[in-house]
Amino acid sequence: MDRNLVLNLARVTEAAALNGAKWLGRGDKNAADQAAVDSMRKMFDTIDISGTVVIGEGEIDEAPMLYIGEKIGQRHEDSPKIDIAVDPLDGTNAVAKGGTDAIAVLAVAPEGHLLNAPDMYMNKLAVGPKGKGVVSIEKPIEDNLIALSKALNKDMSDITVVMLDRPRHDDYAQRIRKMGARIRFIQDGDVLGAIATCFDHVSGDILIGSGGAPEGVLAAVALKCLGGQFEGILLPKDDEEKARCERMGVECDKVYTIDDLVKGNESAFAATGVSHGELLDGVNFISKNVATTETLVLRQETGTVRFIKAVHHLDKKPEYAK
Ligand SMILES: O=P(O)(O)OC[C@H]1O[C@](O)(COP(=O)(O)O)[C@@H](O)[C@@H]1O
Repeated sequence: MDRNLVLNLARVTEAAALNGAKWLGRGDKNAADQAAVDSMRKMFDTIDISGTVVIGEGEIDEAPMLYIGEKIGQRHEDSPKIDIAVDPLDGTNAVAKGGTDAIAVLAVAPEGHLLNAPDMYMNKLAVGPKGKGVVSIEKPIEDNLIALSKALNKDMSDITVVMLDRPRHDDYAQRIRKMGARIRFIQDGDVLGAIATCFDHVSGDILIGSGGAPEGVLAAVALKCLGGQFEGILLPKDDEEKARCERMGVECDKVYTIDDLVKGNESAFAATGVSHGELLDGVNFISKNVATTETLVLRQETGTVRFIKAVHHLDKKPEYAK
């Protein structure tokens, strides 16, 4: 994966964040999503790649842009062939309601290296590098918490589980409380929730629970770049979703390890904060034509972790970046 291409990814998520953020708290999640999608799509076409969207806004008949299978980028004869996973706005509800931790996010890998995850729920487990190898999605949460507290050298009462705040996680919540561990409930955005396990200054030692499978692949790329562990099991809710798994060539009961979700060692990841979060600042509109962003860029091959703070002069942006 070309190192300059990886830096260019920041431009794509920045553009999506800048435009998505205009909709903060305005109660219109579709408009927020659309703004982020349009900007991401336009910016991709300025980049020298022969890209295929493998995780995107839906099937071709559901989404006019960034649909699964869409070919994007400049697509010269010698442009690198890469697979792209996007979520132009992870946290559409959060943006609409003026909430925190929404991001514009994408991941890339050489052609054929990202799992084509269908849009359904996935049961997930993520831990950072220090907890890698001691937990398993197949083990009871109690065993995982004991193993993690040993590996991290933390008292159980200091272990923090990150989980989407959903009624379907009530059983987990009860069991975690019984063990004496803490829970950080997130309203949305389990890509950031998984990434939190890799940064000491953000609260969260393990992410568990179910969320979107596409977001699972995005999180897996980030965790692979950061040296963490991620596992996922697809959760089709009915026969229709089971049939979709079959059509897409993915298995329902299989534990997908990080290496199944992201093959090889050449993936990369970028996320720009849309609304304020613990890890990334949101877009801050400073004055009529000036806004700031913060972007996390990860490159698996070197393990480099970049936080890019940018000041944007919106009146000087070329057409493709507006
Ligand atoms: O809200 P649900 O149905 O529990 O789904 C959880 C999923 O939704 C999100 O919170 C937000 O996703 P979108 O904003 O892209 O729709 C994901 O991060 C998460 O994986």
